[in-house]
Amino acid sequence: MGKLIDGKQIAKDLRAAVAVQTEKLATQGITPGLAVILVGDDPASEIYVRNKERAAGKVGVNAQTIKYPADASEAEVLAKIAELNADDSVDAILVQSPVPSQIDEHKVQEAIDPRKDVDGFHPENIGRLYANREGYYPVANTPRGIMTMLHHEGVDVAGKHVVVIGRSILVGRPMAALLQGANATVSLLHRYTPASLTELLVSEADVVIVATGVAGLIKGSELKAGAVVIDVGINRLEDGSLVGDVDFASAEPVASLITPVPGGVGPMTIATLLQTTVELAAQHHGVALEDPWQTI
Ligand SMILES: Nc1nc(=O)c2c([nH]1)NC[C@@H]1CN(c3ccc(C(=O)N[C@@H](CCC(=O)O)C(=O)O)cc3)C=[N+]21
Ligand SMILES: [Mg+2]
Repeated sequence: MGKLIDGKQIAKDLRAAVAVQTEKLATQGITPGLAVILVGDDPASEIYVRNKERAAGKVGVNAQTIKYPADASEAEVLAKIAELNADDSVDAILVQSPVPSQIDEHKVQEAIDPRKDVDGFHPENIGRLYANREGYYPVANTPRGIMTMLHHEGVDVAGKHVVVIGRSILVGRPMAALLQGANATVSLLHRYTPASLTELLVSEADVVIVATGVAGLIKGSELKAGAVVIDVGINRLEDGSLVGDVDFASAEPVASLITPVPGGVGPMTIATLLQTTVELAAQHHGVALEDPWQTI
């Protein structure tokens, strides 16, 4: 029987650890500042933004959300980023993805000062991650949160075969890089991977991380007995309920550890975003924090 990985609880512990750090920074007159840019009125994005704002306030992070209508121009958004780059009270900048089609997302990502790049999407930070550089730099928060979860559950990926399904810049690619840095053997699969190869690799996986946006893509019968299953999917069904990319009912009895949706990866993403914000603030002010990679 699979044991649930309680992402909600781990995220709560991580936020408590982040709050201890912000208290220390506060004694030096530093309040970490996070600016979130949201373009358009996608209801799901608004929920994430609201969750972030609520969580930020509770751990002593000063979060502001800058909202633009769906028809905002690229120039407007780039001008705001330039202003935030120059604003000393802002330590971390996040542009909610996706942006409307008239805005070049790559241009936006490259406009953010790499030292304020809380998503780790700037090519400079992606390059550091791929080169497995030492030292502190921001890394995408969903994969980083998953590494924290695995660590928390005592799962050491060194020497393990980890299958990552989905190759997005938000999750799959940085996930693979982090796992490789932790000495895992990584298979990075995607929509063009032949089904027979997917079947073979998934059946040989010690850890399976699914981030495709396809509800119920992976079923229990495809997994190796005792596999660790991490579900990054957030799919809203017609009845309004949320499900992941893993068919939980069939996977849970086969897995040794499995994340639920909701209450798994999602809350970890938000807690890790706050962790990264506080680290960027400390770096910005030249203050050393204890062990920025393993807060818990
Ligand atoms: N630049 C950028 N960075 C991101 O990290 C980013 C983004 N854009 N765009 C959208 C995706 C999605 N994402 C989520 C974060 C938290 C939950 C979350 O809190 N989920 C909860 C509750 C979900 C609910 O009930 O609506 C859960 O899974 O338990 C979900 C999704 C961050 N993303
Ligand atoms: Mg500050």
